[in-house]
Amino acid sequence: MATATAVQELSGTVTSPPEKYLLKDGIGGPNFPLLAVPAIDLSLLTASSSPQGERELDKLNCAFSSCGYIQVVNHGMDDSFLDEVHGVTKEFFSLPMEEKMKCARPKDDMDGYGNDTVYSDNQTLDWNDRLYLNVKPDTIRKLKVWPQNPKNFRKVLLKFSDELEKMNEVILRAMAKSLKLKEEECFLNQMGENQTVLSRFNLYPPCPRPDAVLAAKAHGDASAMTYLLQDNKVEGLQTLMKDGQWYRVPIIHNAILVNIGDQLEIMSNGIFESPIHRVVTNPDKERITIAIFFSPDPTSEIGPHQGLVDEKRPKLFNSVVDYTANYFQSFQTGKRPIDLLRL
Ligand SMILES: O=C(O)CCC(=O)C(=O)O
Ligand SMILES: [Fe+2]
Repeated sequence: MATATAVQELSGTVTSPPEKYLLKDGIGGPNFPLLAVPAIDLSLLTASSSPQGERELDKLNCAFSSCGYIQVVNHGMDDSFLDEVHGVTKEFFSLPMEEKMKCARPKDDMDGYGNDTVYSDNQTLDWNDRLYLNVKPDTIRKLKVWPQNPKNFRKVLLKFSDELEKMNEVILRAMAKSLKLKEEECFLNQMGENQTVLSRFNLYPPCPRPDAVLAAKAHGDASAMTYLLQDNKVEGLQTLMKDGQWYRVPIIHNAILVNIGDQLEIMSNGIFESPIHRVVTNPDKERITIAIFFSPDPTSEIGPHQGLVDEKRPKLFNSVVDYTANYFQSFQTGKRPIDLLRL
């Protein structure tokens, strides 16, 4: 296994990306339509016994079962805090390479600063540098990859992930409620005692070949649920819908984009599908995003909730323990691990 050169360095120096970044068939397009992603008011979900709350639940159910995304608005995080989240991320990637390398991902690990692990010679690389940090369990201190700079990095990340953890609880309950399940806590319970919370800070530098290079190749997330703070100015995320067409995912200023991950597709017995998505490159603008992934306790077994299995909808997936364990190797070689669990 090897690692690739920092894309940030390539971006400033090459006029044409190295061969291993180029997709033979290009990315398709160029005219991708915009997807309509419903905006959900978080404050209404917490008051869901009101008629307005009921409507919001229906909207959430409809959005997750049709496209797999919602945009959470009125979430209680103010603009100045979200600017800080963007700010520390930008500051981290702007540090000299030598400083960033103090947080470098160990070769056989995922936590830390770096980019694609190279598993094979014919793997196409993503035009993206990233910093992965496990928020829970807190392995950061042990691995010494926690950035010392910028100084307020840790504080900002912990506050952001706490806010999203609370948001995720509200949304998991709302999802169960919207499905008329008796047990409102059923998805939350499947997350187990010690869910994992993983953060991913993404830098997508400008790329001279947006027609042939992807910033992140097509994938479904391994998480149960993913929360993304998009760049407020530069679009890039695209999603594949059932009509076989790629759609652009719109930006709503400081909304949190939420998508279903593979493990919630399993728990919901396929009612909520984990959307396939990718990130395209931009010829002259840099893009920065921050993703937080929530996954079940790796020691607990997850599977389709009983209340969602009946004669009309038989069980679609086998149960599984530690779904994320083999995800990355499958991802880099273009396979979907969820497909191995289908009955
Ligand atoms: O940065 C984005 O727009 C999406 C990132 C993503 O899909 C991921 O980190 O799994
Ligand atoms: Fe993703």
